[in-house]
Amino acid sequence: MSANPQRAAPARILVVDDEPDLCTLYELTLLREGHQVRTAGTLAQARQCLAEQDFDAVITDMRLPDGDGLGLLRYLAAGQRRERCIMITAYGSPENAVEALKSGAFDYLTKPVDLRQFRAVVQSALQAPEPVTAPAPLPAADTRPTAPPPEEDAGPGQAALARLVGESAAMRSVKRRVAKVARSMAPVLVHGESGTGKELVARAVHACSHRHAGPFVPVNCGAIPDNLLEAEFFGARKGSYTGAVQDREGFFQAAAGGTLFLDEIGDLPLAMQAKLLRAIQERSVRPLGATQEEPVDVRIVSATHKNLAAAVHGGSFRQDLFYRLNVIEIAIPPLRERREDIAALCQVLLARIAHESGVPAIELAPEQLAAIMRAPLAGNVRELENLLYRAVALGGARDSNLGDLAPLDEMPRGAVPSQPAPLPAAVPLTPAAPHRPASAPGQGLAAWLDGQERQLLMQALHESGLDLAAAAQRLGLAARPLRWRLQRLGIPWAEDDGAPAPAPR
Ligand SMILES: Nc1ncnc2c1ncn2[C@@H]1O[C@H](COP(=O)(O)OP(=O)(O)OP(=O)(O)O)[C@@H](O)[C@H]1O
Repeated sequence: MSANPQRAAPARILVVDDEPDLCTLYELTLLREGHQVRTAGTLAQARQCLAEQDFDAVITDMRLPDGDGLGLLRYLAAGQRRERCIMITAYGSPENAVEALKSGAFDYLTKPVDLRQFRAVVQSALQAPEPVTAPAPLPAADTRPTAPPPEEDAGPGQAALARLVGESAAMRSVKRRVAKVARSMAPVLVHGESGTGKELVARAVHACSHRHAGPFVPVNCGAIPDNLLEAEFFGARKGSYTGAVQDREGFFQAAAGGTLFLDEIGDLPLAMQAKLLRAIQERSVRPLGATQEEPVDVRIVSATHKNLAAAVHGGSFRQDLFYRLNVIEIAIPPLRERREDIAALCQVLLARIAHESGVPAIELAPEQLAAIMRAPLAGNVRELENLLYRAVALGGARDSNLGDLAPLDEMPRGAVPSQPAPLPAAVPLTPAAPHRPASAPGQGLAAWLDGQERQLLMQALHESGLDLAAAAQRLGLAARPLRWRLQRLGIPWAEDDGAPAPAPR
């Protein structure tokens, strides 16, 4: 293996272990990689080394004669040191690994240490970039304007944080947490009601992390049939099931070097939970039909709108998996608890909608914003987004006026149907996308408005003999915005040549 190709200078690494043989093994492995290594046999010696010089990484055993590795983590944190720490824990002690990650370790390794994994984890720690700076807490009376629009020049992490619109204390705290937890390999569980922006937060964790150049693979755990779960997650060998005509990779392989985002993790059946736990613990998976396990290198971020602790209590979610996934929790508060973010969200969402729909820039009149502020918005940012789409679609988008927002105030809330109108049967269907942001039942106004738009679109399509261009003309739209609206509503549309429409995201 070539020595440390990612770095110009050799890295300085401190190895802390009281077993001389292991210390030598780690030292030789690192020297062979081209690094500079110092060793220490006790916590006191480690502190002495750290007092004498800076290191790029510290690799420490959990159990030391005069303390434990957690003490070293605390020492590094108290000194605001930049060294990334890798903890080596005893086999069969998941609580030590979780404790180390919670206490700020970059990653952990389990004894007996696999040297290939050892090298990979060290290299990953050495590649980790300098932390992304998150917004500082605002004083209570500060009413500074919201963050500027994302600029990719600022780096992917800053850009992803800027995409998380909202300067309320709650959102600023979410963004700070994202920037902080992104720095390690610790599994993150994002918790929040539907439509609060869990996927956006997961993407920001990935973008702020040292793995940002790797893939981000989102998976909706609730949308995959039970019998396909194992092949979808771990891959499958040719012939392992009917229709497996060639080897195919699973989500774990697709996310190698990046982040696997397990959305709606609470919907994963118990049998699959056990397999996922094993994959996380062993850091390897066995594709369906394969005889050998293969190592995987992914960071897991999961999300749920459910109370997983209650699901554990009720027996529908494994406690050990919950423990493994919930090392770091990021809770996103519902929009009703941060209404001060609504104006900025409207501004950004309307700009996005105008751009995507090809209409001129749109501004909200003060009374329209006031009407939105009064809405319950139980479906959170997604409901707000749908509401603005409806307003643009049904209102006077062309003259930059959202006149049709008025019914928002007039509509009797209890009378709002929660389910969109059903799809007519004659639509040409393509297979359902595995992960699409369709409006969930029970989202009130937004779902009702979705239903209205769906009916209008379907009616135009039927009256035009399912000719997309003719339907678009009927609706006063170009074909592209119509196709896009069909996607947004999750209405699958097969083009004439049979090519499925791209999966809506
Ligand atoms: N803070 C925010 N700033 C800008 N857009 C946001 C924000 N929060 C959510 N959104 C937008 O709202 C929509 C829903 O967000 P997202 O899909 O991340 O929510 P979610 O919590 O994962 O939803 P679900 O639980 O239904 O999967 C997306 O279009 C997203 O871009």
